[in-house]
Amino acid sequence: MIKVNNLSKEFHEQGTRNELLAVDHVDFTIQDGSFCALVGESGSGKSTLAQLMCGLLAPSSGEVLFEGKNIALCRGKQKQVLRSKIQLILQDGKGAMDPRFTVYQIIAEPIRNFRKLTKKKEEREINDLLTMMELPEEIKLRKAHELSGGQQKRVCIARALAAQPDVLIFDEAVSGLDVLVRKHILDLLKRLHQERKMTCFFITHDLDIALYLADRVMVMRCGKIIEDRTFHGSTDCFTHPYTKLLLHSIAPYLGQTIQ
Ligand SMILES: Nc1ncnc2c1ncn2[C@@H]1O[C@H](COP(=O)(O)OP(=O)(O)OP(=O)(O)O)[C@@H](O)[C@H]1O
Repeated sequence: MIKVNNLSKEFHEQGTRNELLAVDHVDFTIQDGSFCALVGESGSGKSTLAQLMCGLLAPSSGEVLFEGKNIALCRGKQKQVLRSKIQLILQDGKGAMDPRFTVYQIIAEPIRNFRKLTKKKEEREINDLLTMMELPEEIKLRKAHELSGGQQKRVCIARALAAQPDVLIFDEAVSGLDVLVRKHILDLLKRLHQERKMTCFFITHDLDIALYLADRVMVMRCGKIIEDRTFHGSTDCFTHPYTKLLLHSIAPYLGQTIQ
C-alpha cells in the first residue's frame, strides 16, 4: 500500500526569488493491486508527484509511506529494496536506456542488481519477459537506437518487470506512439495488471486513456488533486467542473453525452 500524506513539493523559480508549489498538500492512498490513473494538464505537478512517490525527489513537507515506511527516510539497503519494488517507466524510452547496452544487458541489469540468478535462469527469465512483451527473441542483441518507439517502450516495461516490482508507475509512458501501437501497449498493460496483480499508477494527459485503463481516476490541477473517483464505466461519477470540461472535449470519442 502507498500512502501519501499531506505531501508538498516546492521549487525555486530560476532567476527569481519566487517559490513554486508543484505539489500542494496532496493526500491519497493506493491499495495493493489497484490500477489508478492520474490525469492533468502540462505543468500540473504529475511528474513531480511520481518522483516523490519513487523517492527520487525529497518532499518539502508531508510524506510518502510504502508498506508503512517513509520513502524519503530510507537509506542504504532499504533504499535499494524500495527502488526495486517501485519502478518508474518514463515517456522517453530511448533516453532511459544506456545506449552502449544491448536489449539483453538492459533487461539483465535489474536482475543482476536486485536478484541473484544463475546465468541460465537469467537467460530464461529474459526470454520469458520478451515473450510477455511480444518482442522477438532476436531483438536481444540490438541497442536502444535500433528499436522502434513501441519496441523501446516494451523493453523499458520488461526491464522494470525484471526487478519484480510491486508497483509500476508510468509517466506518460505511451506518449508519442501511433494509435495502433499505443492501443497494443495499453492492452498489454491491462493484461499484465490482471495476470500479475501489480499495483499500477498511470500518469497521462489523456482522460480517455485513463478511463480505458483504470478503476480509479484522479485529476490533478495546479499541484492539487481536485477529483478522485472510483471508475466503473460511467462518467457520471465525475463532478468537478474541470473534469467535466475534459470529458466534454473527449465526448465525441467516447460516444457519450456528458451531463
Ligand atoms: N526541478 C525543478 N525546478 C523548478 N521547477 C520545476 C522542477 N521540476 C518541475 N518544476 C515545475 O513544477 C511544475 C510541475 O511540473 P511537473 O513536471 O511535475 O508537471 P507535469 O504535470 O508532469 O507536466 P507535463 O505533463 O508537462 O510533464 C511546473 O511548473 C514545472 O515547471
